[in-house]
Amino acid sequence: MRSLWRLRPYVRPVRGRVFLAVPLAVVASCLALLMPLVLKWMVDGPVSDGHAAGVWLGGGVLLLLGVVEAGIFGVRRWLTARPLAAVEASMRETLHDHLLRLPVAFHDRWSSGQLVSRGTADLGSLHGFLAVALPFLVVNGVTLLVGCVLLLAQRWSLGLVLLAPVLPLLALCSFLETRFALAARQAREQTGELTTMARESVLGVRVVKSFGHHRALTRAFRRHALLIHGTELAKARLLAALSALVALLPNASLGAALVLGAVRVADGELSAGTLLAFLAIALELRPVVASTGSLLALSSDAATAADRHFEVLDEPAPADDAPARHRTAPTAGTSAADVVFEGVEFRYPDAPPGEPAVLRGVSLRIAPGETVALVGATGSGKSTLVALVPRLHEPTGGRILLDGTDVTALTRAELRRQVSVAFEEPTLFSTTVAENVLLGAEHADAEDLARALGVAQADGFVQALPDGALTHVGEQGMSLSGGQRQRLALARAVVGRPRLLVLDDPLSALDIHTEALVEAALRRVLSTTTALVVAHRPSTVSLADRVALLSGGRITAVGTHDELLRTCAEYAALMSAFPTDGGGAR
Ligand SMILES: Nc1ncnc2c1ncn2[C@@H]1O[C@H](COP(=O)(O)OP(=O)(O)OP(=O)(O)O)[C@@H](O)[C@H]1O
Repeated sequence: MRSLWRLRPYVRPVRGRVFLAVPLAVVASCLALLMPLVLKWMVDGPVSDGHAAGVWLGGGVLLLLGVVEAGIFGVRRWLTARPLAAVEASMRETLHDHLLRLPVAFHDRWSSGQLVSRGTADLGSLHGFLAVALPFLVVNGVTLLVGCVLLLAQRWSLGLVLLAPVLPLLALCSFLETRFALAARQAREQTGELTTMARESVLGVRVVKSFGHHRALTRAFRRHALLIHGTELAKARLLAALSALVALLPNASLGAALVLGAVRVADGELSAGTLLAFLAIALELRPVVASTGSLLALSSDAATAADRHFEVLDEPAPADDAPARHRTAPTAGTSAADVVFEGVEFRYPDAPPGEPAVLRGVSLRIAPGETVALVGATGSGKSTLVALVPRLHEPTGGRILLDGTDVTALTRAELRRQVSVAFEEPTLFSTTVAENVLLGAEHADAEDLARALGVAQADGFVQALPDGALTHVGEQGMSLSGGQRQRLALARAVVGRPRLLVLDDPLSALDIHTEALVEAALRRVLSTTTALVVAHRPSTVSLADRVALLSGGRITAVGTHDELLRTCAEYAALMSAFPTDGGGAR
């Protein structure tokens, strides 16, 4: 209930229409309760007196009441449909925006399926709650109250017999609701896991097919689907028990009240019209009571969805644009940056206790305009170190200075204008080549795009695409080769003329010929900017002025490629795996 109560800010902008719709629905529902009273008037009046005109009049009133009731329900739906769709859209937008602002560490921890299901099925359930469950719980509540008053007004003793099961019914419903809420939560978590499995299967379809892994995946998927099936059955059983109770107890009390009423009519203590009205009101209330059970189940489901929604929204996102304490960094493109790593330490939040930190005091200075290659054994922490520069993770010790300013003191927007990154795994979005590249710079134009594509040696293949740079690259850029994707990611990194370029093994997917062309173009870019380049191969190292060796969480050697080859056995061993290309460091 607390989580559902927290939906208020989303509903506030449309509360006028929503609040108007509820009393309208109450009026419509109460109009239906008037019908038995008209019936009573007809039976005790025109029918028993044999007045045909009165019967026709009564029939006309009944018809009018029915039409007005239906009309009001139509207006209610029209009033709420659009604003509630807007509420769902705004919740989805808030969630999406928050997910993108949450730190990478959060996304490392959460599976994508759990997040996707929160943005889809959970929000659908919350929409259902706001559109149906919430208004009709109010409507049903008022209708039941009015109905009870009318029942008691017909004959209070019969009314009391009919209402006798209310308290035990409430207690049983509350007991079942608690169990239903647990099952609803479990079903949603399991659906989230199933979404992750489906997503992984679809995205990894090439691996699945080439390794003939589909049978094992299908089995795992079926097992999981059966798990959800079991949980849904448990939910259905609870709902069935709830529905049975809601049907059985009121029916039993209605039967008792009817027998009592019939005896009273036979004794002449009660008019037939009153008994008929009593029966009609009770029958009118029956679906209201029955639907209240389903509405409560819907609400319980929605409460679970709201819990899950706020679970993500409550994760603290770093403040986006806190005012900078210092603002010494010049604007992008004006000069190369001076970068200093000062005793930088980093431990992943989910690292097992006792395991040493990945980075344990990295100190390194990269002078303005200098290119430093970061070399180290696999798993030594190279990608981790370069991810700290654009603040994808925050150091757990030490600091990184950009022109003497701690990067944490710069606004993120400012930092992103100064620093550009190309990751080893090039991520492309399902949009055009141009949009993929230009997302690397806010104000870049067609000229910048052409220059960046040229630097990355991507202009040739981009021109050959059906619509050139306006060609859509498909989901994750899967319509392109690995090398093509990597070149577009490189173009994205250089398009904004960053003052610091961070390249995480940017040439790994290129053939030797393209690598040589990209290197030649990169050399021109690197001569005007500061760069930190993760390198595995001598050919990439050859782009750098100096090489830094990362080992045991620290920089253990710095020098030119040739110097380190002579003086550092670990470096020589790392490089010996590759044939020398005669490039050497510049
Ligand atoms: N999200 C994460 N959570 C926990 N540990 C991680 C995470 N990412 C990486 N690690 C661990 O941190 C260590 C360094 O990983 P990193 O990717 O930085 O190495 P690397 O030097 O770039 O490796 P490679 O050369 O193979 O790309 C590894 O032991 C890895 O298992």
